Amino acid sequence: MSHSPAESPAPGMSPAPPAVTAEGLHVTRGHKKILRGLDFAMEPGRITGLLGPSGSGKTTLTRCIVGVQRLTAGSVEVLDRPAGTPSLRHDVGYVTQAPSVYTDLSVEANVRYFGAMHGVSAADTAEAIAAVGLESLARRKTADLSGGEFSRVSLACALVSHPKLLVLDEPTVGLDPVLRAELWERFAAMAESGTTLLVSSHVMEEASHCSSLLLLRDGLLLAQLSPAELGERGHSNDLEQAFLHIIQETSVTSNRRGANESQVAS
Ligand SMILES: Nc1ncnc2c1ncn2[C@@H]1O[C@H](COP(=O)(O)OP(=O)(O)OP(=O)(O)O)[C@@H](O)[C@H]1O
Repeated sequence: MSHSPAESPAPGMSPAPPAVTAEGLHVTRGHKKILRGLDFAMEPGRITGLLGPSGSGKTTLTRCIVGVQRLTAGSVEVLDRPAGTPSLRHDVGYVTQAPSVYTDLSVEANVRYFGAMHGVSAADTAEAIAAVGLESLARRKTADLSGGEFSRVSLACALVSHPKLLVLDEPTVGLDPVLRAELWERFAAMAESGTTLLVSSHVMEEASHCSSLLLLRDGLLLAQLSPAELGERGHSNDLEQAFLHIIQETSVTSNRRGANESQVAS
């Protein structure tokens, strides 16, 4: 099944509404301010990369989008409804960092089980297993799979319901370069057929596969830009270097602002 792909609107037509919109999003857990006033919109039918160092708030933001995180302030709209609205359950797929599948069941039984919650057919189950390249292992118990195979079962369980929005938290961690490349090809094909994807990663080289990037640091959104814009703004074709440059640039700006504020205060 495919959704309508995101295309440029015909002349006179208004552009498609964003798949996800966050406004003034704050999240505090315990005494820690984890997300600090995020504003952004995600274009439908595109891959948005969520990039930032460990601890920057990526998982917390993905949790807000799938509707399992209490917001301290602000709002998150997903497919025109507040995040977490029950009717979004069939439209949003979420793959967490730790694969959540039943280890005593086969690959096929796991995917069939998750598919049954959405009323999908046996053909959909087979298609999702094929999409992650596990056809030859469909009858194997997931406990007997390698780490990379195991995490692909989790992905198949999310794909089986053909979600309109797929949120993937660090899906390529622990995968070898060949598998990683295959997965990015799969994500691109899904976006081409209209699925909106949010893929979090702390590997900057993966940024080049995305249409748009959300750069997060210490719970702040440093920028939302394309990979080409990141290279330009960060003065490097190496996206990791470019990101580091933007981090340094924003640290200098906020230090200057802090110094000016303390001068005014004194
Ligand atoms: N329940 C909690 N109480 C207090 N702090 C928390 C809680 N959960 C997460 N944090 C902190 O919030 C920050 C952001 O965590 P989060 O898991 O969102 O980051 P991340 O960017 O996904 O990190 P990683 O790449 O390492 O998975 C971290 O400093 C983390 O220690």
